[in-house]
Amino acid sequence: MGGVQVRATLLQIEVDPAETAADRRRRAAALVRAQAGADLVVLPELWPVGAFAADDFAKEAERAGDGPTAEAMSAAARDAGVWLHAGSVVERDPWPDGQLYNTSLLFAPDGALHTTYRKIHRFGFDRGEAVLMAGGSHIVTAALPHAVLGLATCYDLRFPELFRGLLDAGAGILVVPAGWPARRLAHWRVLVQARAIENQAYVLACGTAGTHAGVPQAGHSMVVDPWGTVLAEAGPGEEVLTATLDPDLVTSTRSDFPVLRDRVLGLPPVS
Ligand SMILES: NC(=O)CCC(=O)C(=O)O
Repeated sequence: MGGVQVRATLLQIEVDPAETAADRRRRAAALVRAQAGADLVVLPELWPVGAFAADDFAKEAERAGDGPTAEAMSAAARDAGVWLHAGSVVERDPWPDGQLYNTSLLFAPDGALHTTYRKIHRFGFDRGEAVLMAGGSHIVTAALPHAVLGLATCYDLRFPELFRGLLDAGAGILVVPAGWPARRLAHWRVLVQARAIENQAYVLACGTAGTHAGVPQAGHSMVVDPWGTVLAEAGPGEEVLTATLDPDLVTSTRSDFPVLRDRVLGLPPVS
């Protein structure tokens, strides 16, 4: 990254079933290339296929390391010279007969795959992702030059204990790709802000626009600072959202208003 400040860009891409995944990959790669000069670029959850397009998950499954999305995003990150959180893909592992996972991909500015995160909490209760995919079992952080990223995906937002795990692992910027439905926009806005306030961390929450599998998407990607202030918020349509982050604000917020010091852990239950 270039300096003390982190120039972040969220690509709130439209997921339209009339566009093929291959065409959307090309479009996303061009959008990433246009962000040269940013430090960190973020794409949403399952944007090649659509987070609710469960019937297409198996067909669009790919390898995390060298599938079509990884190859396109690696080249785009390298060409733009940015850290790229490329959102998530339907990963099949082992290839070609293994389980499906909802797996996020983080690329370094030289195009190398830096780390992956398999979504831990699967959405759908007894349907869709919850039955078609396996859940991840690891908390994942990534140390970038000026900040530690903590990775989570969409429905994970509802599980504050995961974010406490990311906090305890050193994260100061929480990155949350999503495919959040419009009908629960109110939950999204409150949860994104709450995760920032309670962990005194930046939250970069990048959703999709459009309607897929009949589910209108909320859009409203958000960048929230460690005090809970919304620095930037998208509308419902496709949009490029930018914000400048100051990693020192994480440290100063935590020392000036030291609530995290007052955590009380491991209380025994009353019997
Ligand atoms: N893709 C998702 O994880 C959707 C989550 C959601 O709709 C919700 O938590 O509400």
